[in-house]
Amino acid sequence: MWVGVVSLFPDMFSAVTDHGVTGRAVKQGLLEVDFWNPRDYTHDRHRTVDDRPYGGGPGMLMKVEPLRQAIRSARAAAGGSARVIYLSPQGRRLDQAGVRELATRERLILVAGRYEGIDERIVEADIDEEWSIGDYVLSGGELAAMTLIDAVARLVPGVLGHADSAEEDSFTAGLLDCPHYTRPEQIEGRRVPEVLLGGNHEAIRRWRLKQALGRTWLRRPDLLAQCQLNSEQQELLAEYIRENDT
Ligand SMILES: NC(=O)c1ccc(NC2CCCC2)nc1
Repeated sequence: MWVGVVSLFPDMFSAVTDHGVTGRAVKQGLLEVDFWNPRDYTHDRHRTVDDRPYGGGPGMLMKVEPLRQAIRSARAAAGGSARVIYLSPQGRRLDQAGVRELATRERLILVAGRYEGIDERIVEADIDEEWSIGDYVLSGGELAAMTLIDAVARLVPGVLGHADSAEEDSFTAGLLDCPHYTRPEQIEGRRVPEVLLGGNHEAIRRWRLKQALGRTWLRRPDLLAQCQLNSEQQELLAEYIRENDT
């Protein structure tokens, strides 16, 4: 997967390009991230990238021309087949379904805003889709862009070797994760559930599924309402509720 990033702070992205699963994906050529900095498209002595808002008010906006040129250069490099995404609280709320949709695209260009944002006419003329990682305001779009890159990259075939973590399977898609345990067997009197210490893989699968269903029921009934539970899942959830309905 190829991602073009338009940002005034490209160095921030080392968090995804130089570390962990995504860093290895870059090394393996499964993920490529290229950068376009609007500051490189300025022509004044101070390399100005911000501008004052019409109508007054606090703060600045990103200056139009450098941003437009950076986006257009990124589009040209993508060969015209990329979706240009702007990250902002005004965008479509990102969830795993949205991540799956975005992961089907070969090429994405992510535009990270700074200051108070960008001129609306750029949103209209140069942005294809606006996305939000949540209902909160950040100082820049970079962290939102990196969040999106990480979530989408994990769905690129080969990025999540089984060694990393069990890839999302149909059993638990749409549910919260089950509890996880590792050594030691006991921490201050708290023990690992016995089923996980045995070798009965079917019992372990059922236990994990039951815990995922139960935790979703307890913490995120809204997610559960969207799940079509099969008969096994309905049975396990009923069992969990019987055992946990305080
Ligand atoms: N929730 C989000 O995805 C999000 C994205 C960008 C942002 N801030 C940027 C947007 C314009 C200037 C700073 N804040 C929040």
